[in-house]
Order: sequence, then C-alpha cells, then structure tokens
Amino acid sequence: MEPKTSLIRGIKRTAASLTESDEVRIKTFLDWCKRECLGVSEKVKIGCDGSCAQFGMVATADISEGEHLFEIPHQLLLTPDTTAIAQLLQKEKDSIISGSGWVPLLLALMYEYTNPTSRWRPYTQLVPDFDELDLPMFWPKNQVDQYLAGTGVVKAVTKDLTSLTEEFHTIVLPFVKQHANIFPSECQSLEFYKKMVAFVMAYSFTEPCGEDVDDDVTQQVTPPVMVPMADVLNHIAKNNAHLNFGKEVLTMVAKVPIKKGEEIFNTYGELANFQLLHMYGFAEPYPNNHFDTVELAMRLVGDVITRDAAVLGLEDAEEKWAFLRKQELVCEDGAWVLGAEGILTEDETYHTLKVLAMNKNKFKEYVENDGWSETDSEKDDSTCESLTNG
Ligand SMILES: C[S@@+](CC[C@H](N)C(=O)[O-])C[C@H]1O[C@@H](n2cnc3c(N)ncnc32)[C@H](O)[C@@H]1O
Repeated sequence: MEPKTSLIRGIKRTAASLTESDEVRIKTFLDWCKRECLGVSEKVKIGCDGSCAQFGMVATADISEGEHLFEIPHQLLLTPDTTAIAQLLQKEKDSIISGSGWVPLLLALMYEYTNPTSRWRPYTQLVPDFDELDLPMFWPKNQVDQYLAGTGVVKAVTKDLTSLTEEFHTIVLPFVKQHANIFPSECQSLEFYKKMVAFVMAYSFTEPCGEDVDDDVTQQVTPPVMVPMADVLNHIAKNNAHLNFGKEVLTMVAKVPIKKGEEIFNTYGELANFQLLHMYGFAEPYPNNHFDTVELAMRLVGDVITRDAAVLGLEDAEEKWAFLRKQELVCEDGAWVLGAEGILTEDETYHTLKVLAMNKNKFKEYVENDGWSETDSEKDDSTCESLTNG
C-alpha cells in the first residue's frame, strides 16, 4: 500500500536534532533579535528537542505563571506597513485588493523572502522549507481524496487552490511583472507563490479584536501579520503560553508554571484536528485535542432517512426533510457538529430530530403553522431530551 507519506514525514521530524546549519541560523536569528530589541527571557531556548516538528521553544529553568518569555516590538512585525516596499503597496493598494485579503502581505513576503539584504533575512532564513510543512495543499490530489475523504479538508484545500491560483494570475503576477525591477523571476512562479501562501497559513498571526483582546480564544478577523519569534512556538490545545497584543509590544506570557525541560506551547486557536491538518499539516493524537469536532453531513442523513424511512419507522420522511430544507434548518452543504462534550449545533439538531420524530397530525399542524415557536415546556419534553443527549 502507498504510504501516508505526509503523516510519516511529520513523525520523523520529531526525532530531529540540530544540524550545524540549524545552529548557525538560530544564532544569527538570536543576534538579530538582540539588535532589533526583541527581548528574550534567559529561561527559554530555541531548539529541536521539543516534542514535535523541527524547531520549538523549551524552558531551560522553571518559569512561573505570568512570566514574560519574550517581547516583540510592533515595528519588528513583518506586515504590508513595515516592509521596505510599504510605500509601493500603499500607492498601488487599489490594484491589490483580494478576496482573501492576503495579497498585500504575500507581496511583502515575496519581496523580503527573496531579498538577501532584507531587514528580516535572519527571520525568513529560520523557517523550514515550506514543502516540509506537509500541508495537504502540497499533497498529490489523489492522496488528499484518499486519506482525507469525509473530513472538511478536501473541500478546504480545493477552495484554497482555486482561490490562490485565481489571485495569483489576476492580481499578483501582473503586479510582479510590472515591478520586475524589485521582484526576482522566481516570484513569477505559481509554485513559489503557493509556498508563500503556506508560510502565511502556518506561521502568521491575526490580532484578536473585540472585547477579549487578552483572551487567546477570541475570534480573528483582521488581516494576518508575521510575528518573528512567536511563530517558533508549536501548538497544542492545552497550551502553556499565549501571546498578548499590547500597544507597544507583543508579549508571550506563561499561562501556567512551566518546568525546566518542558516545551513551551502557544495556541493557534480553538481548532479541530481537521483544521490543524488543513492549515498546519498536523493533528493532535486522541484525546489531547479537546477542541476536536466531527461533522455529520446533513446531506448524508437526508439520503438515509428518505431512503430507509420504512426501516427506521419514520412517517412522511421526505415531506419532513423537504420542509426542514424550506425552513433552512437543513441544507445541502450543512453539517451538525459534534464536539468532545456533546453536540455544538444543539438547536438545529434538536429541532430537526424533533420534526423527524413527529407523528402525522403533529407534523400537519407544524406545516400549517409554518413551523412552531417552541415553549419551554416543549423543550423539556423527555423524548427530545433523550434525542439530543443520547
Ligand atoms: C508556527 S510554525 C511552528 C514552528 C515550527 N515547528 C518550525 O520549525 O518552524 C507551525 C508549524 O509547526 C509544526 N507544528 C506546530 N505544532 C505542532 C504539533 N503539536 N505537532 C506537530 N507539528 C506541529 C507544523 O509543521 C506547523 O505547520
């Protein structure tokens, strides 16, 4: 059988040890951090001796809860506003508007990544070759279809590849050609652009907005930025450190006491394993990821209940399903989401199951009323309780 190369490659990297070139790149990066006033605690070090994936950060002494591990000045973030081509991007901003919103950062990265005299050179040199990240967007299509069927990754990867190819040809390539004096020829290649997209996907941060700015579970909606040093940290769901976005600096703070020798883990968000695999090329082994979810496609359930209504003892299954669709409680692309602690789409699932379980008269009444507004007493109905919790 064909090996699941990507998953195996991911495991192999666990046992990696620092090569001479790694050591030089880490030292160059740390010297750069010092020069650029990126302060790092003496109680941490970058290395390969963490639990996973090439580089990571490990505690070299006991760390207390709340201790600062490093502080990154805002001007050291690599963004469309800080790059050496910021003025050009600003001047041409109307021609680089994209659906993803990533194009300005991608152009900044293409420029800085290929420029030997870039201010961020020691940072961009530390990042591994992007193919090694094993993001499913680099897998051959047949492997994605074969190994990831039934997860949301297949659809997400197809969408990513379509949109990045479209943005490359319509926005990025014309821009790069127009400014061929500053972009080397490799920037005209779609393969290179894909690597830059992978860089943003697996390494960028998005400043949380809204009320809970200090909370690492906040919704992320602002454009992504590159954050040197913070992106050295690997992710686990039970992270022991998190990044605070302050006005002057971004600070990595210990969430809990961390013992000497332990790896420092950040969070990339409350992500299910399929999302981790899609964006970062790894998944957490069961049962470590308490944010993991399973999606039950409504379309599949619809097929089964209408096909096997008699076996299931369901009355008017087809009419009920059609009515639920009309009410937009179910849809072709929809899914019910099951989390570690129960059903996350509880209302929709509850409502659907309740309709499916109705007898003829009740369903007739329900259709006549164009659905029904539920009272608390109905919600306490024991049948429905067992349906939602069982
Ligand atoms: C932001 S980078 C972290 C630094 C990265 N380890 C490096 O060497 O540059 C994100 C990448 O690290 C790896 N990674 C992070 N957390 C991981 C984990 N818990 N298990 C396996 N790989 C992980 C994945 O390859 C992911 O795409």
